[in-house]
Amino acid sequence: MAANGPLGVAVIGVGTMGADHVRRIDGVVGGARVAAVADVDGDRARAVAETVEGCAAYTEPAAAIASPEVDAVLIASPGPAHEEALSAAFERDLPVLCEKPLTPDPDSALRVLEAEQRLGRRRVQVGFMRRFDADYTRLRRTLAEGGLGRPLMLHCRHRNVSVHPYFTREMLITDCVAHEMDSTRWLLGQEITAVTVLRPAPGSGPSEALDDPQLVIFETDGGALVDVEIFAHCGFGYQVRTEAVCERGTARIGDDHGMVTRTAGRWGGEIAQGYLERFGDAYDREVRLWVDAARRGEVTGPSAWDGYAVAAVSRAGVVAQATGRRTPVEMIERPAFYGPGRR
Ligand SMILES: NC(=O)C1=CN([C@@H]2O[C@H](COP(=O)(O)OP(=O)(O)OC[C@H]3O[C@@H](n4cnc5c(N)ncnc54)[C@H](O)[C@@H]3O)[C@@H](O)[C@H]2O)C=CC1
Ligand SMILES: O=C1[C@@H](O)[C@H](O)[C@@H](O)[C@H](O)[C@H]1O
Repeated sequence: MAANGPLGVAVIGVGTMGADHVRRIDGVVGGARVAAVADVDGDRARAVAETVEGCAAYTEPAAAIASPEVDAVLIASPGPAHEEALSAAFERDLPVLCEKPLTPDPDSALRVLEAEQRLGRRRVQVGFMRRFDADYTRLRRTLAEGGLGRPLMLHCRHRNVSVHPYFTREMLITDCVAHEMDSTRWLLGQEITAVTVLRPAPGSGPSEALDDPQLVIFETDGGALVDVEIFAHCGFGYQVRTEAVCERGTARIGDDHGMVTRTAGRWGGEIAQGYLERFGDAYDREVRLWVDAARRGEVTGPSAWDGYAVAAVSRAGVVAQATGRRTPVEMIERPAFYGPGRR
């Protein structure tokens, strides 16, 4: 990066999230420019690159990351491709914003942790954007202030209009419920110790192949219980809601917003149709803070350790989903490299 010049970012994977991050870096977040994009779909890479002045298109992530124009890497390819892109970024010691999941399983996540530690400083922020959302931040502050007493339970609802056709049943856990795993750890400051998955008879249509919806239950080391309804093809709207039940009261975020109309004996509001709409401000804040930190030579926000912890809980979740049994979470001790604390 030239002194005081913009941070040159390579965006790897320019589908739904990657293309939205390209737009964000190009037009919303100051201090950075999209220097390169890479996508295995060359037409898609070229089409997105053409929207940005001076942006090169690649089909090989490693080639984009090797470009001398690139100072930082934003990974938005599917989860199984993250480890390879992270390795290429580590070879050049570049700061990375890696979309969740860090990797879909704890073995590969552990390899990433070890590689980052060999570099001697944090290089990875994981895209758990709810930590940058105004409602989630307020809920966390409310719980921490203690006026409601100790949190006993979280009731979470996570509904998508639909998900990509390539989604598998496991991805309901590793790609969707991954967010509740992170927000549980972050809101409560507790680790998840066991996962149980219950399933009603599935809905029809695309829900049938996914065994959708599902009810995922976490137990934590602080004695809390968390239930998550994941409904990937609910069809009517994008709803992400969390209610904390505490000793002396409750706090709930994620009720539908928007204008409420009353007419002809009925009233009605609006339901967001997707995460780009519901979490747009959170993504903006997440990417802006990542760029600001990278320009200072730092990486902050959710760490590779948080990504590893979620991958470990995801493995228990996938086993619980397949067996119908309560499954304990197995994870390593938090390395001193990732600092004190548990979230
Ligand atoms: N933080 C959030 O709220 C969200 C995060 N995500 C995460 O973002 C990532 C991407 O998800 P979507 O954009 O929904 O997927 P998508 O399927 O819309 O886009 C993925 C893109 O990556 C490309 N690709 C596939 N393999 C690749 C490889 N090895 N190298 C480079 N490009 C490759 C595909 O051709 C496609 O263009 C995933 O990790 C997903 O979990 C997705 C949606 C929301
Ligand atoms: O990360 C995301 C998607 O990959 C996932 O499919 C959705 O369920 C989540 O709400 C969204 O935030």
